Amino acid sequence: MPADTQANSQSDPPGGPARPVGGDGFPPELEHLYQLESERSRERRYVKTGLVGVGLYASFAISDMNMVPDIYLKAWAVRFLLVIPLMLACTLFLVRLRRLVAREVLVAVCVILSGASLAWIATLSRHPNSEHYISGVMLIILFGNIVMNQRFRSALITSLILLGVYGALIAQAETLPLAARFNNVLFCLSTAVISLIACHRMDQDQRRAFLARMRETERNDQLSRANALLEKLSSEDGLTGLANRRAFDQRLEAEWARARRAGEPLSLLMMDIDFFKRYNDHYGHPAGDVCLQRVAAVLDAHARRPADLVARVGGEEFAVLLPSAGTAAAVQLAERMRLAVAAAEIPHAASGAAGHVTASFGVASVVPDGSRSPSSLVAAADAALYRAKELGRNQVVASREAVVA
Ligand SMILES: Nc1nc2c(ncn2[C@@H]2O[C@H](COP(=O)(O)OP(=O)(O)OP(=O)(O)O)[C@@H](O)[C@H]2O)c(=O)[nH]1
Repeated sequence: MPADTQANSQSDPPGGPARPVGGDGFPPELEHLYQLESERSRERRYVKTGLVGVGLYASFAISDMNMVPDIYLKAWAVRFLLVIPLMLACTLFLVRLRRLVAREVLVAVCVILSGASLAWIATLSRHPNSEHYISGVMLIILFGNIVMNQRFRSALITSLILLGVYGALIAQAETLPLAARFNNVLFCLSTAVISLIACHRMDQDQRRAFLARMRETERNDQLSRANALLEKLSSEDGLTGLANRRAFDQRLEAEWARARRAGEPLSLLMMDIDFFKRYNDHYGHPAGDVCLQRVAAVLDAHARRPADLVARVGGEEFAVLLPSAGTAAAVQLAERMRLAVAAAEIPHAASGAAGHVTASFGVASVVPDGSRSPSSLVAAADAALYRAKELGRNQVVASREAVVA
């Protein structure tokens, strides 16, 4: 596949590769999206320009007195009692129609009706001016194709019908020389061709703009997904799925500030697997990884409050941050976690503490104030953990510096 084709296909919107130029439209799925998206603006345009069209159509009543003076009252009746009420009713009905095709048909009917009404008025009159009267059909073709900007297919059909009406009438305009009639037909044909080209171009431009919006949305979605993934990767420990050191430090800062504002306690458990070096040496590093994952899952299962945070902050060292928890509650939770790690009965033949994996916990609690920093809480919990190791491991030690009961 050539490089540029490859690049395009990567950014193709749903529904497959799009063809903004040429052809009738996009592949079905994309075409459906396009129609849905453009439906609202199309509906507004039809209503607004429809009303403008009614206004213009009505204004030509002034000219009826000069162009068809013999039947101008009949002409007014056609305009004001038949065509305009019908066009207004269609415009009002248009917004109620949910089916796109039905709307297109209704708009096309209005355009054809207004053109045919001019032809009708012209045939009622015997006045020589009436042969020029039907030039209004050209204006109606222009209006339908460019101002109302019907869908290309509808524009093509309405133009062909109005061209037929114009051609039939001009053929009967016997007082006009043949050359003039031919010239008029050519005028009308050119009006249709030029306005159809414009209509097609507008359609292509709208489709291109739609594609650009789709690609932009797709790119933004990809970017948001990539950012979310990056955020997750940068705050998550790859082995255990717990928060990593970076996320822990950030949360500690935030919880410290929050607890300080609220005058609430903040507790921290530091936990370290006992004789883990020996575990690795005995069972191998991969088994050590599995052991870390199992211990992490045990800790995670016990920190149940939404604000609690379990993080892996070192190789086999974990931290559990407990907002709004005092020493007693923190020690209790640490004890439950210690028992749960032991109860998991992960074999550890080389342990000096038991036949299975055990862990030591250091607990520190504080009501933060201006005289301390978050790192002092970590240091206190670390010191307590160190004492737990010194005292024989597989136990919980609360910091001597604990200030909250
Ligand atoms: N499998 C595995 N081992 C790790 C990982 N990170 C650190 N370790 C190992 O964890 C061990 C930590 O050993 P030490 O700090 O000596 O502590 P210990 O053997 O647990 O002894 P105590 O903590 O005093 O009970 C080292 O052997 C590290 O290689 C890891 O991601 N996977």
